[in-house]
Amino acid sequence: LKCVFLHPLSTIPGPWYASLSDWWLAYHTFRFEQANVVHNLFAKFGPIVRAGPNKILFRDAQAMRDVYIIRRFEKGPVYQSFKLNGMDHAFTILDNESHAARRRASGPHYSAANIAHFQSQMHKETLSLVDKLESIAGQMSVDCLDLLKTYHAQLAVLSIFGYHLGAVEKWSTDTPNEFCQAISDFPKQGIVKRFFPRWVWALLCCIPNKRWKSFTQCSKLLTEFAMARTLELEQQLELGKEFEASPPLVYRLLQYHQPLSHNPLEHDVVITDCLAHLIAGVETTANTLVYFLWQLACSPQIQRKLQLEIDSAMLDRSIIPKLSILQNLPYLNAFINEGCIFRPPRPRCDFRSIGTCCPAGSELHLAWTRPSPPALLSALKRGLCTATPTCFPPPETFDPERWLDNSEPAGVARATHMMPFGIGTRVCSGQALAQAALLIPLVAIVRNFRIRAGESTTDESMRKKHGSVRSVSYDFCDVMLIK
Ligand code: HEM
Repeated sequence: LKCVFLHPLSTIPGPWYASLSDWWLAYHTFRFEQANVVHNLFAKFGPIVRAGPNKILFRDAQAMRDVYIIRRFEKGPVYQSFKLNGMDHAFTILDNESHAARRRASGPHYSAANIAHFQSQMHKETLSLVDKLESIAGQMSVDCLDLLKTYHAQLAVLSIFGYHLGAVEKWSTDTPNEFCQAISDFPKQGIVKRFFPRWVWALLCCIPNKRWKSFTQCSKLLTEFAMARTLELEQQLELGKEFEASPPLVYRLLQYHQPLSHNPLEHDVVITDCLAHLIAGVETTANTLVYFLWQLACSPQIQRKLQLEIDSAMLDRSIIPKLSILQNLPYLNAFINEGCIFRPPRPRCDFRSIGTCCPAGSELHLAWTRPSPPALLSALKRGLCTATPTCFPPPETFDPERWLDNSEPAGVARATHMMPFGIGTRVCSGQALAQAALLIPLVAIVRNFRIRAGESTTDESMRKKHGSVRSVSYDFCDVMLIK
């Protein structure tokens, strides 16, 4: 009764059962449907909802800026569940000061200048992908989800470890790829493992099933790979190796923490950071690009318009224009913006802890009673456009054209809703790499092929899932590419 009626947050609307326990939201998170369920709550209760005894969710672009940029509340404890091998990395560190120190080491790797250096390698990988696709174009449909996870894993491993996985090659010969599977499994394994005492988990690991074995072994596989690469690059650092273009992330981190011999613990820090970037960077980017391709397959008119723009910027179909050119193609960027707002690649709640400090309330329009209890606040990116239909008329139609009009006030207001990579100091560190890894393959595919939906892919199979682990994730997406 106290939780429902007498709690200081009880004036905030929401389902009564949510005020009793966090299990309700945890249950939906576990079923990969957190964002959808919360989206429905907004429809029922309005833009601010109490979704747990101390959890407040809101959907308002202005309030998001307030919470994530201006007040810079620290991350909520739920982030600790994403630790890797029990160790913190930039994503899981809660307090802002330690986070800033940790992020300083990897920051330069993702600067625009460094990504510009890395783009020639991305072009090479992408053109080799196009070659593979050409050999099957028009003959069979392709599960572009499987393909792009493989392609983005290859790019990420190249950028982080300077190592060529040969994963797309394997994909083209239908060879199973344990490494790419392990990238998908690692964060899920971390979550499943937490539900069991150690000895139970050790027993579960003995279950003689091939798929289960590879699931339980994924952290070992990735950690051993990261350790081997770290030691190799450490030797190269000692020999003073110079990199022609952009050194891999692991090399930069080793340089940053030098001399490592004084602090062997730093090895673990370097390995954990590299693994965190690998896991953060692959599925998010692949799923986003899959959605773009699906959207093009479903909208021939949009595809045609995009193709015309790309054809005129990429006269030779095997020479991908520089990022600086792609970033200025109006329709291409309008399409990407619309894709990111219509189906945010990472729609889940990003909880921030307000501790015992009490926000002024007016900006968030919270019915707040002082003194406030410690509470967790989160915005939801899913459905932001439905919350502000004046900026996105009509919000339920996928319409890149609206981004071509930047005039005040709607154009400017629209831009403030664009936050697929988060906002504030905890914004995605790999944002510049992710943007390049979306633009380059998208342009190369659209320039070289016409995209049609495969027979087995339907709206239902592309039904949005909210990854309780990281991002939106689809089951598969078959498309037919035609030369
Ligand atoms: C389309 C692709 C991507 C999307 C939509 C995305 C989205 C996000 C978002 C929204 C956050 C903030 C999460 C929060 O506040 O809880 C984040 C954090 C992060 N992302 Fe990404 N990301 C993408 C790709 C990448 C790539 C390619 C990398 C690196 C290779 C990366 C590395 C990270 C890291 C390390 C963090 C933690 C940052 C910190 O707290 O300092 N992401 N990402």
